[in-house]
Amino acid sequence: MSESHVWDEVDAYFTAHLAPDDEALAAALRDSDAAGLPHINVAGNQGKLLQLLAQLQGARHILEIGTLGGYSTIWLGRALPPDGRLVSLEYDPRHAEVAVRNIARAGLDKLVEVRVGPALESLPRLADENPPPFDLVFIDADKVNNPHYVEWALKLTSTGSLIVLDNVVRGGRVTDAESTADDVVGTRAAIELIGSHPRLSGTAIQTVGMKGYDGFAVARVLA
Ligand SMILES: C[S@@+](CC[C@H](N)C(=O)[O-])C[C@H]1O[C@@H](n2cnc3c(N)ncnc32)[C@H](O)[C@@H]1O
Repeated sequence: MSESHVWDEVDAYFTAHLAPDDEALAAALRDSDAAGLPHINVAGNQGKLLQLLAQLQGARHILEIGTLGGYSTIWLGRALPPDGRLVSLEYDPRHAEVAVRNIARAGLDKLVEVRVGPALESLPRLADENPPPFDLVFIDADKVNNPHYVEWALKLTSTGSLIVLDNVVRGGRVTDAESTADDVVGTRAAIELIGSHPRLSGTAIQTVGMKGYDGFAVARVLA
């Protein structure tokens, strides 16, 4: 049995008052669990933060890399105006199938499109379609490709767009410059790219909560 921490209770309190799951969000988690998907979705209060960020952006176009069962997709999709669009990229067809059902139940199927395949193949195809710039990009997939996802996000956004990169702490291993672990190497490369890129201004924040010790980075596209 996993140990219970005071921050689990604090997160439960915050989530109950500020970001409770409604029927569609609860059902999305229930069906994801029933289908055997891993429990690696954002927490409810993190989903709400994504939604608020999208609303602050006045986002009409959102790109998500890493759909899983569509839990974060629903939070983000709900920030969109009726003519908005969210494209979510997912490698695993089983995950995408569950997500598509969850998104439809949430009434977002007209706004949200889930594209199946490795994101590094889906992204050039998406770029070929010349979509309007995405106002927010949420990166939450295979960590090894984080720097490539940031580069793609830069190609698919414009001045003022926001890039959010999840899970940047890697249990504290992100500080290990000698690490050869894919997730650490990918995350360090992305953080250092954000820090050194002339078109990006970003920061990263450590978090603790029901998902344990973690963190996220945000970056604004400058020009
Ligand atoms: C952390 S989960 C996403 C969680 C989701 N954003 C949420 O909070 O509800 C990561 C997802 O990325 C997907 N993924 C892994 N590698 C990928 C790749 N190369 N391209 C696209 N998706 C990938 C996984 O199959 C998994 O569903």
